[in-house]
Amino acid sequence: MQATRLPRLHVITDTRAGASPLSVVAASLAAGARLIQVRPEDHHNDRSAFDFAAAVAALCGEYGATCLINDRVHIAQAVGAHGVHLGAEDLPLDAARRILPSDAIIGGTCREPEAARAARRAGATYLGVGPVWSTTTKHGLPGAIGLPGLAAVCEAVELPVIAIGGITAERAAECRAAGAHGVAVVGAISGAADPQGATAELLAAVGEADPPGLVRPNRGDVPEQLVGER
Ligand SMILES: Cc1ncc(COP(=O)(O)OP(=O)(O)O)c(N)n1
Ligand SMILES: Cc1nc(C(=O)O)sc1CCOP(=O)(O)O
Ligand SMILES: [Mg+2]
Repeated sequence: MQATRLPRLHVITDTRAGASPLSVVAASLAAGARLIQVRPEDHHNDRSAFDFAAAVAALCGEYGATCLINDRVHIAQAVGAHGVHLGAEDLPLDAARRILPSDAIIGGTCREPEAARAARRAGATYLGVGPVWSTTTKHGLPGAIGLPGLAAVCEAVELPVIAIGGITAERAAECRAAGAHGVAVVGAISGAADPQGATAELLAAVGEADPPGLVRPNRGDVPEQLVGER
C-alpha cells in the first residue's frame, strides 16, 4: 500500500494569555513545519475556537501542511481539518472514527503500553505519549514517564509515537533515539524569542531535514486512505 508519512514535528498552538498563536504558526510553517495541532484552551468558547481553527487551517492550506484539531471534533469537521487529537477526557477514539471521514487522522493520548494497545484497537492513527518530561504548559498531568516510559510504548505498538511534554531540540533527538516517530511541542516554539529559528532547530533534531531514503522505515507510515487530500 502506498503510504504518506506523518510529519515528525507537531507544532501545538499556544492560546494562553500573552502568546501570539497565529504569528507563531506562520513562523513555524515558514520554517518548514508540516503539521499544526490547534489547541484552544478550554476557556475558549466554540465560536472563538472555530475562528482560530479556521485561520490556522487556511494558513496550513497555503503550505500544504496537515491541520489537526485538539479535542473538538465538530470544529475539525467544520473547518475541514485533516483530523483530531483526543485524550482520556475527550470523545472516545472509536466514536470519532465512526463520525469522521475514513481518511481522517486521529491521534490518541497514551501514557503506557496497555492504553497504547487499546488506542490502536480503537482506530488511532498515531499516539501522543507523555509527559516525557515535566512541563509548565499544562497543569494536572501525571508524573513524567521519562525516556524508558516512552520506549515502552514505542515497543508495544507499531503505530507512530509522538512524544510530548518538556520537549526541546536536544530532547527531541533523545525521543527519536528511544523509538518515537516524532515530537509535539508547545513552549519550545511559542516561548522562543525566534519561533522560526526554534522550529528549524526542532525539525533538524527530529531528522525532518533528512533527504528521502534516510528516514526510518515503516514507523510513521500512514496508510494513504488515512491521510488523504483536503
Ligand atoms: C500529540 C499530543 N499528545 C498528547 C496530547 C494531550 O492530549 P490530551 O490528553 O487530550 O490533553 P489536552 O491537550 O486536550 O489538554 C496532545 N494534545 N497532543
Ligand atoms: C498539552 C500537553 N499534553 C501533555 C501530555 O503529556 O498529555 S504535555 C502537554 C504540554 C506540552 O507542552 P510543552 O511542549 O510546552 O511542554
Ligand atoms: Mg484532550
